[in-house]
Amino acid sequence: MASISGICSSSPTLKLQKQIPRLSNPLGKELVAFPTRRKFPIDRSLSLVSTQSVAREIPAKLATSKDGTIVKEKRGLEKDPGCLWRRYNDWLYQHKELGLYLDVSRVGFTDEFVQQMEPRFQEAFRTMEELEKGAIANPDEGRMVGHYWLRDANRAPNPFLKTQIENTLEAVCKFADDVVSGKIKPPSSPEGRFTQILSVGIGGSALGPQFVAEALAPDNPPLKIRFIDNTDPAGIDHQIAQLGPELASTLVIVISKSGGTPETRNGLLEVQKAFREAGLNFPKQGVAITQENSLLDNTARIEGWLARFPMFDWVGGRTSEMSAVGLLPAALQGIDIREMLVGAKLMDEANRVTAVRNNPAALLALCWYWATDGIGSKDMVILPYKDSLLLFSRYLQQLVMESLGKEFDLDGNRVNQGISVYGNKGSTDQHAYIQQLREGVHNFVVTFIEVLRDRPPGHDWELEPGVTCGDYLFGMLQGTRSALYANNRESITVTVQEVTPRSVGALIALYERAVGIYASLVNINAYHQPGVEAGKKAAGEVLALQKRVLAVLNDASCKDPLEPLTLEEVADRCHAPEDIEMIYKIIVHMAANDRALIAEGSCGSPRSMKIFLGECNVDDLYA
Ligand SMILES: O=P(O)(O)OC[C@H]1O[C@H](O)[C@H](O)[C@@H](O)[C@@H]1O
Repeated sequence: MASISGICSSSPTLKLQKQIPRLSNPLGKELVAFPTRRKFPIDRSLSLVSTQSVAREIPAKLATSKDGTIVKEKRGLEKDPGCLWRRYNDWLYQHKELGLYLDVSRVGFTDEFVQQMEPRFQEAFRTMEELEKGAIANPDEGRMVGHYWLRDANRAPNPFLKTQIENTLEAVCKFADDVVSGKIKPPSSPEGRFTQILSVGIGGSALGPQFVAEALAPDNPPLKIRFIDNTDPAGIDHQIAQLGPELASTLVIVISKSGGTPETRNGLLEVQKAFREAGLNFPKQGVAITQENSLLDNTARIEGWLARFPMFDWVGGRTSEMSAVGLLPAALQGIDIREMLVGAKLMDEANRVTAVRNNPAALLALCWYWATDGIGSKDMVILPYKDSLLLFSRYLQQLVMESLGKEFDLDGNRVNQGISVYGNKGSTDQHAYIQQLREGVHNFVVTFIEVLRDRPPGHDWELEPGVTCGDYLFGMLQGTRSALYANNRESITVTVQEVTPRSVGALIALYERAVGIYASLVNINAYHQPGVEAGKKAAGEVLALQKRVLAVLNDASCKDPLEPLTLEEVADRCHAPEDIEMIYKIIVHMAANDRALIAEGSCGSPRSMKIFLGECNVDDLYA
């Protein structure tokens, strides 16, 4: 590999943004300290990586800005075209069978950095190998991590799991075929077959299916999918209203690994109410995808729903797209799910190579570590230049941030790890925030997702001599990549030939593995989500307080004469004076929905308020 420390030409110096703690040494060389881990002997000679070889031998020097803050002048990245072309060739990764390329040449990691990281990568590869053999890779929950087995059942650690995976896939394919063919049909529908899918689920039980539907659903799918992925009553009403009479030919797929997520449960209850009001028999149109014997599974079994498919405790929500969670909705839309599995399997095989430069997931993890200093100091901007990949960044937000965003590492050190992810699609985003990326705060690294095929063969035309619409998209991507790099903004480019089930499966597998490898590099558990439980618990406490408020207001409202209460009186009667602000917010929300009446004062001056209840009565509270 040609070292980029080779001096090619001088380059302009640039002020270093304050965001990365950088150390200087007596020689004035700007150094970057990467967090070292106790697991490795701290070799001081290596733990500080000189960035000289990235830019130039010109020593960085201390500078003071107008306000006196110390900033370090940082040389730019390698800019000589000849050097860059050599670097591009040296580091280009190609997966021939997938037609996938990975270009990391516009990320300025140094030879020294790659060498320094080698032991950590070798350990990460060993950890990943143990994970795939069935180790308890999620120690906080005492679970195996088995999403890779979903696309290669032979890798499952025992025959029972292998059989479960194979049987589930067969059941998904058969059910989808029977629904699409009309063999399984709704009890009362003019079409005589299912025409719509209403998916009810949230987080990993929605984001994968949403990404894949946007990416791969044909223009006229056998069943068209829509999602209820929240507990917003207006959003639920909108989806049901859009279905209209087609509710009668809608297959409702309720997805929840735990089987008890409140938003999903609320969505189910709302949909079942709509079915009752339409005189439809929900169980004949309901499918559950959940862990066996969960609340949802037992409900579906007892009520006799049309079908139930298992989720496994060794598959996390954010890595469940290759389980029934993703495969059933995709198959019902006519998407070739076996091709998705093949793409993921081929990518998994590529990611088992233990040479960093020949392992695409390791290359991504290397870039992430370099660009974010191993502490998430920069955001990950995901920019697919393809409309159908619009939801890839939302999908990666959960996969990356729920995996890496952790307070403690595996040794119990408080690290507050993570990498923030955002982005939509190019070139659209060039008309929104690329201005800031090009010139503003330098707190990101971009990943371009390039799709080479613009249109199916024979469908393209030149909208001006020699130029097609897709040429513009191509030009916008390449132009943005160059413009960002010219201003020392680093980027990664992942290239696929076209958006197909195979390439989508490969992209999903690429990022699942990169997240797992990166988590090893920063010594965290990528497979649990303790922070989410805190939010759920707090939400439960708000609802419990609301019930007490309603009871207090109901008592006061039933008195003769009516007794409007101040906020303080409500808080005292709830025995929660310290929660007066939350009580105020609860009442404001109730008043906005005609469930509490402001007798005196206004919400803008809380202390002036006197409140009593709307029509609701205490019996409803405890119904
Ligand atoms: O699939 P469920 O059990 O309903 O969970 C849905 C989501 O809930 C939480 O937010 C978890 O952090 C996610 O990982 C999960 O995907």
